This record gives sequence, C-alpha cells and structure tokens, in this order.
Amino acid sequence: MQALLPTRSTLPLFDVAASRRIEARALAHSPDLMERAGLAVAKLALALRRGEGPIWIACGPGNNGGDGRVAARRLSEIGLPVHVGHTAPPQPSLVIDALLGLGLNRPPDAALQTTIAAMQTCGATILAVDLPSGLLADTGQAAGGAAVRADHTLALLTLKPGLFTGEGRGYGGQLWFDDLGITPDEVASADLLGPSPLPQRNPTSHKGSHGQVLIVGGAPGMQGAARLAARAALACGAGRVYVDLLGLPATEPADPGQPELMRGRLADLPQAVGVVGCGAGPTIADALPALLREAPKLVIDADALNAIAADDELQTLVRARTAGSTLLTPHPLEAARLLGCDTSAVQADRLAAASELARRLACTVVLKGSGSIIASPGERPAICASGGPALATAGSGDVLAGWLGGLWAQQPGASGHAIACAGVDAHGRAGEAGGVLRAGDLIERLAARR
Ligand SMILES: NC(=O)C1=CN([C@@H]2O[C@H](COP(=O)(O)OP(=O)(O)OC[C@H]3O[C@@H](n4cnc5c(N)ncnc54)[C@H](O)[C@@H]3O)[C@@H](O)[C@H]2O)[C@@H](O)CC1
Ligand SMILES: Nc1ncnc2c1ncn2[C@@H]1O[C@H](COP(=O)(O)OP(=O)(O)O)[C@@H](O)[C@H]1O
Repeated sequence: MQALLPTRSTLPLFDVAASRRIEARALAHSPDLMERAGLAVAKLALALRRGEGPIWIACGPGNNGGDGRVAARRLSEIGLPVHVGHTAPPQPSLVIDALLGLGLNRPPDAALQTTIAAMQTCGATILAVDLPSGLLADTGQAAGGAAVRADHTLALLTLKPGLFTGEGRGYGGQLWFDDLGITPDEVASADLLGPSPLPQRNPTSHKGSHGQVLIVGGAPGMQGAARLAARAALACGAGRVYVDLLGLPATEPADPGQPELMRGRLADLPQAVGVVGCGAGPTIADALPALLREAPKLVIDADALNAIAADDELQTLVRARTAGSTLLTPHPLEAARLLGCDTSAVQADRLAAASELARRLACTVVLKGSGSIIASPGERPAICASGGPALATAGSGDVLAGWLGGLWAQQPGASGHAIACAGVDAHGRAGEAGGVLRAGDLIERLAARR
C-alpha cells in the first residue's frame, strides 16, 4: 500500500471494463482477492482511526460491501469496536465507506443519500473503499450529483481514471493504492503522469542550440497575457524568445520589465515555435492562416482557439498540418466551443471530450482544469493529477502555453504529445501550493525546478 500523490513515476489507469477483466483473470489464480482487499482496508483504518469510538463500516450490496465486511471482521478480531450498518453509531472513531465502488450503475437513491449524509455529518474521518460511493470510476463525476466526500480513498487492484479528473480530486481526498499483489495483464486505459526529465544543456551549447519561440498575442489592453507566456518560455530555457504584440508598433519594447525578450514576426522567424492566442483578442483570426500554414510547431491557446472554433476554414488548416506539430490548450469552455457542445458535456467525460477533439482536429489536445487530460491521435491519453486550486487564477494558462513553447523549442524532435505530457506535469507540480499562486510567481517556481 502506498500514498499516491505526488506520483514519482507514470502509472497505468484502468477503466471499469479493463478493471473487471483484470479482476476476472486474477480471481482464477487468486480467489482470496476480497480477503486481501479487506485486510488492506483494515490496516489503513487502524492508521487513520482517531479516538476510542467504534469504527463505523457502511457496507453496500456488492463486493465493495464485501471488502467492508472483511475489514470489519479483521478489525474486530483484534478487539476493536466495529459497527456495521447504515446509521451512525455514537462518536465513531472512523467511517469506512464500503457502499458502492466499481459497480455503481445509477445515482444513489434516497436511502443511500441519507446514509451518505450521515457519514458526512458524523464528524469522523471518512475512508472510502476503492472509490468514494457515488463517484463514477471512468469519468470522475458524481452519479446524479451525490457522492461521498472522503478524506481518504484506498484504491484496490487498479487505479481508476475518475479518481484523478473531473470532480474526482474533490471527492477522493488523500489517495492510497494497494494492487493486492496482482500485476495487471491488460493495456492501460490511460496514463497517470509522472515527472518527465527536463531538456539537458550541453556544456558547449550556445543560445542558438536552444531554439526560438515566437509569442503571437497581446492585443491592446491584454499584453500581460502574451508577456507572461514569453517570460515562461524564457524561464523554460528557450534560446531566444520573441513577441509579436498585436496592434502595438514594432518600436515598442516586447516587455519593459523583461529586457531579454525581443519583438519579432512570423515572416522573420520561420523556425520559431509559435505560441499563439494569449490575450490576442478576435484579430488573431487574421494572423492564423499564415501561422497555421507556415509555423513548424504551434501551441494554440485562448482567443486563437475561439477563432478556430468559429471558422471551418481555420479548422481545415489545423487538420492539414504535419502530424504531431500542433498542440491545443483549451479550458473546458474553449473545448466546448471547438466541439460545438456545452461545458457540462465536456466535463461529463473529460477523457472522451479531449480524445474526440484530438481526433477531429488531428492534433494534441490539453484539456485543462483539475486533472488535465492530454490526448493525441494514436496515443494513449494521459491525466495530470498534479496542480490544484492555487492555479485557478488569471494568467496560469498563459504560463503553461509559454512553458510548452519553451520546451518544444529545446526538443524539436519531440511530438506534441510528449511535450504536452512533460509541460503539463511540470506546470502542475510547480502549482502545488497553498492559497493562490500569482502567475509571475508560478514562472519563478517553474524556473526553480529547471
Ligand atoms: N475489480 C476490482 O478491482 C476489485 C473489486 N473489489 C471490490 O469490489 C468492488 C466492485 O464490486 P461489485 O462489482 O460487486 O460492485 P459494487 O459493490 O460497487 O456495487 C454493485 C452492486 O451495487 C448495486 N448498485 C449500483 N449502483 C447502485 C446505486 N446507485 N444504488 C444502489 N445500489 C447500486 C448494483 O446493482 C450491485 O448490486 C470494487 O469497487 C472493490 O471494492 C475488490 O474486492 C477486489 C478487486
Ligand atoms: N483546481 C485546479 N486544479 C488543477 N489545475 C488547475 C486548477 N484550476 C486551474 N488549473 C490549471 O491552471 C491553468 C488555468 O488556465 P486558464 O483557464 O487558461 O487560465 P488563464 O487563461 O487565465 O491563463 C490550467 O493549466 C489549469 O489546468
């Protein structure tokens, strides 16, 4: 058993169907899986229990409840007071939620909702078995809007995607994992991202060795967004960073507070990685055809995404680009515009939405938000579980776009998918902080990890 986040390496995630196949094959040679699961729950319960009161174990009708009953037996065998039932005992020392796991197939009914509410209000720490009851394992959504908000969740046998994206991080609490001694004999449904190595710098390298980035955006009144992206690309290690500030005379400095940055234009920088759209406003639509035809690598964000969503010809140009050379970074609303649906449809199944967008536009998609998804045609999707609400502030997405551009400039042979996985994970880890991180501070934290 191990505490999971932050992850030290990339881990496989298995959806419900794949978890069931793994379980079925494992049961053929290890029929004691539920004993192992219940023992793991009991061990963690021992560590989490606070006070002398009974451990309340709420068991459901299926195997999730079975795990709970095994845990109850194990705990009472060592003399601990245990209460199995759907109503709270007085002053429980811990609640074990074993109502529903992988088998959730409809919203919890009124009786279950009453039990969930009692768990939530009894004042004890809640340990969920496998999944918080009511949370859909594949999507990280609460079925019918009702699920247990656990303090801890012990995932069993497999890690399920829904613990890491959508609302999953909000319901799961601290995550633990026990593989029950089974090595999955199944292709993963998705990857949970671990850290990627940063680009190395050769002792004899010079600025020309580390590539160029061209930021296109920053319409009047929104230059800060482009400048944040440019500063992030520079902090990442790009050899030269240029800014094309839309509507601002070329004689104006790129960024008076960051003299390393230069003004530049696509026509003069044919090799530069383009980072397009940060604070760009609607006029970015005029610049996009040339960028989409000529820039060898593009990170497309913000207003550029909105312009593409509104224009079929721009979408055709996106699809026509070389495979692996285009990376879109929509937040859920931008993704919804690109897909022609609403935000709730995107959030209802973030993995599916990101994969569909990647398929339609033949490029890499980073669907931002809690549990960012990285999806590309022909690649297994990845989920980034690092980062948190400290990133929920203006400018953190601009920093991500710039950082991705900076990484790509230094690794021109890498695919958009590889750059997205590395950059999104680094951005998330730098964004693990209490309170709120100002975007400028986020750049410093990213730079400190270089
Ligand atoms: N597949 C695995 O990874 C393993 C499974 N184990 C445990 O088994 C669980 C899966 O067991 P099951 O497949 O029996 O599924 P569950 O125990 O999650 O639930 C299935 C039962 O709940 C009912 N149900 C579903 N939604 C409901 C709702 N909203 N309200 C009321 N009843 C509802 C179903 O009709 C069915 O009777 C896992 O979550 C885990 O706890 C472990 O014992 C071993 C490994
Ligand atoms: N609660 C959260 N958990 C994890 N990451 C978050 C959270 N809120 C925001 N982020 C991250 O912060 C960034 C915000 O990007 P975006 O919405 O484009 O902001 P902006 O346009 O203001 O720069 C994204 O990378 C997103 O994934």
